Amino acid sequence: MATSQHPVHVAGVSYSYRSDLSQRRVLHEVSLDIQTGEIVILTGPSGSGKTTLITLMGALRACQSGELEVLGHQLHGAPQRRLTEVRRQVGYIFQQHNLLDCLSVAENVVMSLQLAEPRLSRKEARERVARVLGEVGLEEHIDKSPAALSGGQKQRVGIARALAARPQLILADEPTASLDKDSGRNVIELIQRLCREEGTSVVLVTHDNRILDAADRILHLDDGEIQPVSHAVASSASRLLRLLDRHDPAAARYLSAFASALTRVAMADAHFDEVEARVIRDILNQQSGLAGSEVDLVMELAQSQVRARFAASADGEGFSETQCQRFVDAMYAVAEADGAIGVEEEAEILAVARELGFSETLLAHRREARA
Ligand SMILES: Nc1ncnc2c1ncn2[C@@H]1O[C@H](COP(=O)(O)OP(=O)(O)OP(=O)(O)O)[C@@H](O)[C@H]1O
Repeated sequence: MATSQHPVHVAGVSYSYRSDLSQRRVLHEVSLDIQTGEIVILTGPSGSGKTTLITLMGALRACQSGELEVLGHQLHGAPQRRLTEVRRQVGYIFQQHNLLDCLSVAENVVMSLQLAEPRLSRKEARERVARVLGEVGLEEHIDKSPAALSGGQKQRVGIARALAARPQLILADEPTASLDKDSGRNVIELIQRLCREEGTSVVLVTHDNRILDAADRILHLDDGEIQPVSHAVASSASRLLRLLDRHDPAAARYLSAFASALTRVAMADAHFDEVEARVIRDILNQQSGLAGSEVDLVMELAQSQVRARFAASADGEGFSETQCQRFVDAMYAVAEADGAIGVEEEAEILAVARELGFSETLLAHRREARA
């Protein structure tokens, strides 16, 4: 029996692909809830299990263990009839559009709408489809064959098809993968706008970092397990910085030095807010000779330094006791890496710890613990 209030409730779900000779577990005890109207982006390296998870949610494969409730239906152990019912209620957007070129754009969408809502009359279906194709900006292409459309337009047909039955849940697998930057952006903004209007929940799998900001929440899957989003961001940022360092070390040095110089000046008056950041960005754009994306990188690097230095005062919360201990212990370990902790090193550790707002008692304890 379904008990969750959420459109999608996943608790302790594992999944293995089995063959006669072997069994391979690709999802490990995954748990998550998707809220009504929420747009969740699922990221993760290739082979981490994203498609497996999303196809489980879409009742396209059978749940083997754990709890999986979708739109009020428990899918673990569900009979075929219930799986079919859930499939009718979910809107799917896939990278391959699977449109039939022998039918017109409108007929492609009508066909899937009638599968989802068999009782709808042909006239009603055509009217609804014309409306939704208008919403995705394809009113002029309704009678064309999909073969005559661009990749972005085909993807719009795919979105119209997924939205026509007004599903409460949309599952999208790499919807922007085959699109150029602008078309990808348009497609994601379209999904975002239409789903906001209808209160539809969306789970969207992507490798496309350019669309991550469309998400209310980002979930990162690594080796079949949900990881904190900081793993995803950190691994992608460090990969990019390493790449820059390898391919253009001079640019990497120049941009890092710029960021460090900026941070020092910005912090000199112990104040760095949004307005100041905007002014600095404008100055960099006008005077630094850096390209727009390089300015973005310098600002990001500088702001992350500033955020770290003002961490304790920024939101009044600071760090947990355990985090403070780990910081201090790590700093001592680094100082000790060359054999002994020098006076300057210890002074720097204390200065950083105080800037970060760590208590004197904690510092004294850590020093004692090391002695
Ligand atoms: N039908 C299948 N039979 C056996 N193994 C499979 C099958 N489908 C996927 N796998 C394996 O399961 C693992 C997870 O695959 P999945 O497609 O879910 O990953 P993904 O994160 O979506 O990858 P990508 O980003 O490359 O699409 C991979 O190692 C894949 O090789």
